[in-house]
Amino acid sequence: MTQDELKALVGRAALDHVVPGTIVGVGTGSTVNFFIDELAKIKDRIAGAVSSSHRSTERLQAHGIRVLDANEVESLPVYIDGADEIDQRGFMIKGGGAALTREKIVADLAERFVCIADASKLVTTLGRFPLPVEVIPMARAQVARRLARLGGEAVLREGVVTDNGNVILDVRGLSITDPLPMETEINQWPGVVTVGIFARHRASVCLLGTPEGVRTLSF
Ligand SMILES: O=C(CO)[C@H](O)[C@H](O)COP(=O)(O)O
Repeated sequence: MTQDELKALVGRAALDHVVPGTIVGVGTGSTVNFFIDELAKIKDRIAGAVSSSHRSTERLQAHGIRVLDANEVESLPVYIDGADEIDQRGFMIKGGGAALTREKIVADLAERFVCIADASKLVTTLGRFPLPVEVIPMARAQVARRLARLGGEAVLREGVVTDNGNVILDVRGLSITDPLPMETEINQWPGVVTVGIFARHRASVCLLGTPEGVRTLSF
């Protein structure tokens, strides 16, 4: 099976986690795109979606799915999104698509985070994928120096401006053995908007696409 076929598989499987009659939290990325296309098939059975990016909003609306502003909802039963890496505890690295801040906001509204990913995303220790950090442009160099003190090499993602008007640093060389304290530390530095460690907002469940079918990991 190709990676896209695995993504399509979990995008379809995620429909089982959608609660009929409710608003669905929708992430961003190529795996989520498959989910959105599946969601369109049951659009009359949901109350709409809260989206984590302009890209996902456009795709949802193109399918005729109502997109609500996050400020209009108090909670969501479920948030469905991909990941760049996920470990055996449900901790993730996200932000490969530069949507990490809005993804964390929507995840925070949700009771459950359903991660959909192909098997290549499952890792023992987070950090092989460069850690995305969304930063206010003025603080770019300052935050990069602090990351260097943690042992990471931060590189500016060229040509990328987030939906919030900020930049992304991609950090190589970090071995994230203890995701929760690292998330907390980096996130409180001045100028950091969001770090792409999702420990506080880890997955409740992961639908992992494997050649043998969908493997469900519960955390
Ligand atoms: O965090 C994300 C976007 O900011 C995505 O969920 C992550 O990059 C995975 O993307 P894909 O499904 O395309 O592999």
